[in-house]
Amino acid sequence: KYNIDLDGPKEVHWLTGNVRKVFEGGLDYCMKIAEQYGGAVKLQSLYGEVVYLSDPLALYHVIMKDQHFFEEPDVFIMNNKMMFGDGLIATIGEQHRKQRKLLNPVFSTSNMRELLPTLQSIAHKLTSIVASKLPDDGSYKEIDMLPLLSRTALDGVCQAILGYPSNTLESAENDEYTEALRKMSSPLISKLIYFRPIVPVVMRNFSSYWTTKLVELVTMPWIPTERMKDVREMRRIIELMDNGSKKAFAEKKAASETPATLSPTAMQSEVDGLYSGRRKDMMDIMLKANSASSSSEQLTDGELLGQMNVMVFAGLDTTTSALSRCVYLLAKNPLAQARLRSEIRDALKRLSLLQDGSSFSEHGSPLLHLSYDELINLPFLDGVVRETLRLYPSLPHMVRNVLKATTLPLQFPVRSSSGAEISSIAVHEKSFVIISILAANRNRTMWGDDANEWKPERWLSSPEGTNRPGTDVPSDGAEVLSTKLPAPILGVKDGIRYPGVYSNMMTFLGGSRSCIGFKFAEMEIKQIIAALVLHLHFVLPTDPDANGYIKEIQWKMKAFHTPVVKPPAGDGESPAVPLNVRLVQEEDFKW
Ligand code: HEM
Repeated sequence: KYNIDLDGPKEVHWLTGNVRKVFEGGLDYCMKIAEQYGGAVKLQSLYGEVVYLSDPLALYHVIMKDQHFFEEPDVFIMNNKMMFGDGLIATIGEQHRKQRKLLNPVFSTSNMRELLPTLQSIAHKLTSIVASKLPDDGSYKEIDMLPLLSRTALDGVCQAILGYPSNTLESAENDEYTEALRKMSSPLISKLIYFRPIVPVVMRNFSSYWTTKLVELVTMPWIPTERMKDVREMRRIIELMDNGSKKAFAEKKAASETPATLSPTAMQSEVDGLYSGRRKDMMDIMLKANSASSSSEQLTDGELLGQMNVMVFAGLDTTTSALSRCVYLLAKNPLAQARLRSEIRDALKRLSLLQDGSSFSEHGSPLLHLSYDELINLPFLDGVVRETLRLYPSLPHMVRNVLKATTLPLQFPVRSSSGAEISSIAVHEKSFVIISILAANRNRTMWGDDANEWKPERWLSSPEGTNRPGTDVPSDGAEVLSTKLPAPILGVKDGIRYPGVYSNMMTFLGGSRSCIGFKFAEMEIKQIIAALVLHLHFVLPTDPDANGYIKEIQWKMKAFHTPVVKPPAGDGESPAVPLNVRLVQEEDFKW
């Protein structure tokens, strides 16, 4: 038994153990565990033993080879089912496999190409909105980028995935459906932590009629506590989301069954592509794929509806987090920002999309005309995005329940508390493992001694093509560990790599439950960052406030990363990314 005892025995609470600190102690605590004790660390929790895992071979077994022994916790699946219906994050086993089989091709590169124009116009809208707030004389203005980026991500999922005409970037008030989608966020869900374990018990033991009755009873306004207020709010949001999704789905389905006749003007606009009112979205592609499948492979309307809710939820906070971290890091690293800007401008010139200057023309930004392949293959932009996603994965941890006792082999041996070196670790039935995406992505043995530093250029130095897009392994993952790769590919050590779908890192996980939207996320982040950086210059706040304090952004990591302004300039609680922004000048291209 190799229990950890990081800061003395008092760290291990007699009842709750020390696992809570993983979710509350922040990034440094998690890295300290992994760096001090290695890729498999036993922790204690209220539910018994939990193994904190970042070893590549052990993770390969958990998410691929022995994945049938390691399932999403029941609490996660059942709560998702209650909130979103039968979408991907609420199903397991055969139902999940069937859904992935239909949906994997929907997220193909060729479909991404079709969705890019929608993201291009959203990126353009965001840039125009920020630019319109800035002084004409080229001076800086402080802007909190977080709400803008969050609205951008919401418009991205609503318009490109659901085909729903949200316009949260421009309108001051959202309609009910969009507002419900925005509020169905991870912070609200984490407020309900004490209720979550009850959900599987109720759902398994009561019919849906009695479950509804029970929910009605416990969410009655006569229970006045603060916690019940959160439950009532969640119920209200679920109902709004459900009604909105059903309506949007019914309209989509009707439209897909009756092909619309386009007027000559609308047809011209379809041809023009970029400004067409009716672009293709992921739901169109999904519905088409479903009706083209054999009846045994088809998903029910309930399952398709569930996918709508799940895609928004899974794609919203994750993308907002990645976008805001990227903009913050570029503001903090002016040379990287200038290098990125100059790469984008050079590419636009090379492709004859830009004659001179970099500002908007009345036809919009030249970036509206960059193709998917040109965007995805910009090397430094690729480095900036990969490096940000490596160092700051939006979801730092995932939990799995051990369904059957087994032994996990380790690539890198660890020491037991008796001091003996061990190269495998037994996990017990009904225990849990925590997949540390964070520690895996920062493992010095795999990524080098500078693994904890943000260095976009590290992605440029590998042999030509080896770290480029397209070399990402397919989401259903072949035997990645047995595919020996030549050194020095980033994230590969002695032919061993992490079993992730994206550049040997674990940010989007790997195996059959890997992130299905990773290509969409990559495209969206690249398009938005490129548009912002080409036209706007960002720096960290420098001016003292009325009390003489300069704002300093601090990233808190619990289950997610949250940027706040550190006291005394801020309250240290409210999410914000205040940056000084101005229109780009010629000197901002020099690096
Ligand atoms: C930077 C952005 C993103 C990150 C870091 C991310 C990360 C992840 C991770 C780690 C998982 C595994 C979750 C688990 O095992 O429980 C996951 C699953 C998933 N992601 Fe993403 N994601 C991102 C963006 C998106 C987007 C934009 C979409 C939708 C278009 C999406 C859709 C999904 C879905 C549906 C699943 C569940 C897959 C399944 O269980 O089969 N994600 N994501």
